[in-house]
Amino acid sequence: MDRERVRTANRLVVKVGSSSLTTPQGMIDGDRVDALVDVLAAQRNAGRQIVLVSSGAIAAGLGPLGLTARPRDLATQQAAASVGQGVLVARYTSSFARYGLRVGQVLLTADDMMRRSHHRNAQRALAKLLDLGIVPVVNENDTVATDEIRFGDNDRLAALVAHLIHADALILLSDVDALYDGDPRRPGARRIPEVRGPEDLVGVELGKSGRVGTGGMITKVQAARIATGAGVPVVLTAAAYAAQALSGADVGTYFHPQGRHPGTRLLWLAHATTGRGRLWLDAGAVEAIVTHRKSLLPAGVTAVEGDFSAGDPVDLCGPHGETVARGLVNYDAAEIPELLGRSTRELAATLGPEYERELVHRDDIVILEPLTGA
Ligand SMILES: Nc1ncnc2c1ncn2[C@@H]1O[C@H](COP(=O)(O)OP(=O)(O)O)[C@@H](O)[C@H]1O
Ligand SMILES: N[C@@H](CCC(=O)OP(=O)(O)O)C(=O)O
Repeated sequence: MDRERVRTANRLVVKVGSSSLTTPQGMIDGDRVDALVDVLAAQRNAGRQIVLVSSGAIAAGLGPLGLTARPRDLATQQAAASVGQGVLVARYTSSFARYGLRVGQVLLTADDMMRRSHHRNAQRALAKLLDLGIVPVVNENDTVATDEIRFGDNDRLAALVAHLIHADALILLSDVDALYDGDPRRPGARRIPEVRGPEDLVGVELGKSGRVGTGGMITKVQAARIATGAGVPVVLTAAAYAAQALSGADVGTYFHPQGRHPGTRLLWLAHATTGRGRLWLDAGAVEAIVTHRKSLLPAGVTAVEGDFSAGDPVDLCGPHGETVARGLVNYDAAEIPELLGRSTRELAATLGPEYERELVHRDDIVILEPLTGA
């Protein structure tokens, strides 16, 4: 049975969203924290390794700052996260201490996941904490993250952490008990017990968050895609069903692992980066890179957008603007316009042999598939 992989998982990443930790007013709810810790501590004391990815810093900062709702502007969010993260981790520290367990705070930025040297560093720190029997409590470093460089949601961060530490399973805990085929507040919405691939998501409405959460279902399904694509099974359910989910019971939605293990670099490229610019491809170039997995040559590019440097990630989009892939570009944005539409041979003959290189090498291209099937 498939859930067996969750039941027997030794190393788990458990992600809990703001909505599962807060009161209806958006403040941290100590009882809900304790209830979650009751479950996780029992698992830890039974010998399983748990990394907790917890949202809630901004929510926990609302009360101390005299705010009644999640602030819209970045600076106030940063301030709330700065105050709230301390409150949150203090709460976890005392809650896990009831079971004789210690926690270690780990704050990550998107850059930590993107740059090889940084992610090795994060990997080492997390592995050491686990070896020492500590429960790492991970969050995005919201206080220093700007809009351009932040994940913004912890769902995808949790999936990348699961990949980073070679977790055996990822559990996403939310305020909704499963993925539904439409808004779960709508009468008649049906639970989706399992997802084998994007084809099972055709027609499913992935809505926004109800209250204090940020990602809604879209980022959870994206997270499941990242993790399962890296071979890690995922259960999405409510925090109230955490114990059942961890024991392999049929609760929530189970996302089957795909069994593919893409290299870390391409996984980061697809999911931990955002394009610093865009290259517009003609139909032939789209076919060459998507169907035939070829490198992208200047001849198939019709336009360039953005201000990027060689080595940056850029989005590759088709003739109608649809993003089909992401790649690490070999030229600065300013160099590209004079190359467009020209063959590499012609470029080498007129501009010099260094212009014979591809715009994006095929080893540096990752195809981005639509989330909910064709
Ligand atoms: N198809 C769907 N199935 C389940 N929940 C959905 C769906 N579409 C939208 N939602 C909403 O997504 C919310 C969970 O997302 P979010 O609030 O971001 O959670 P969290 O804070 O746990 O990350 C649920 O409360 C639910 O109302
Ligand atoms: N890093 C943010 C969490 C972002 C967020 O709200 O995520 P989630 O509740 O998981 O949708 C915080 O700690 O407030």
